[in-house]
Amino acid sequence: MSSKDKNLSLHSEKSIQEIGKKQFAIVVAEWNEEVTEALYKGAYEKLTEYGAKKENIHRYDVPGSFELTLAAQWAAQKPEIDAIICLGCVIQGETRHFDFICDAVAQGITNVNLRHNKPVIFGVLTPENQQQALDRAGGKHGNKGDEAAITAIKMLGLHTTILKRSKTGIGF
Ligand SMILES: Nc1c(NC[C@H](O)[C@H](O)[C@H](O)CO)[nH]c(=O)[nH]c1=O
Ligand SMILES: CC(=O)[C@@H](O)COP(=O)(O)O
Repeated sequence: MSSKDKNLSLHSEKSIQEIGKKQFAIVVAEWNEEVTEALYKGAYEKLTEYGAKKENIHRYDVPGSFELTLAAQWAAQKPEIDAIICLGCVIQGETRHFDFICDAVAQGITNVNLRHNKPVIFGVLTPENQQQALDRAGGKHGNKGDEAAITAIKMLGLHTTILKRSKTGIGF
């Protein structure tokens, strides 16, 4: 299903739990700034809408999406950070550079999730052109930043549920 069939800003309430005490890092790529700033606005507003405190949302800027991974790792190493949201926009150009960046960032962010055992969200648009990016950064297909924030909230809720069940012995 593509974003044109499922609006990025629409979601269920499943796994959403209290996040008033949770701390979030949002790492934002400067490349395609008009798009990534819109993604950040969506993510920030969604986190605060669901109860995150403004003082618990920490923004870090990186030159491009390729650098999202290392900055996410630096943030994940901080014990007080509960979840990291990575926001970027990699627009296809004339060469295969697009493919290498997208693959590196997707794999890199996956690795940080697993290495640090905390949610590190892939909020990176990989469109063919600027219009596709704008459509997914608050346009007709919603906002990838909204989706990334909700995903972080849901994964924190799921982690809490799993930990509770393991303590109570209630089977999965
Ligand atoms: N072309 C895009 C880039 N390129 C820059 C890389 O992300 C990286 O900063 C550079 O290769 C140095 O390591 N980055 C984006 O985020 N979006 C693009 O469209
Ligand atoms: C994703 C990129 O780095 C790309 O936008 C750069 O464009 P090009 O492949 O034409 O050099």
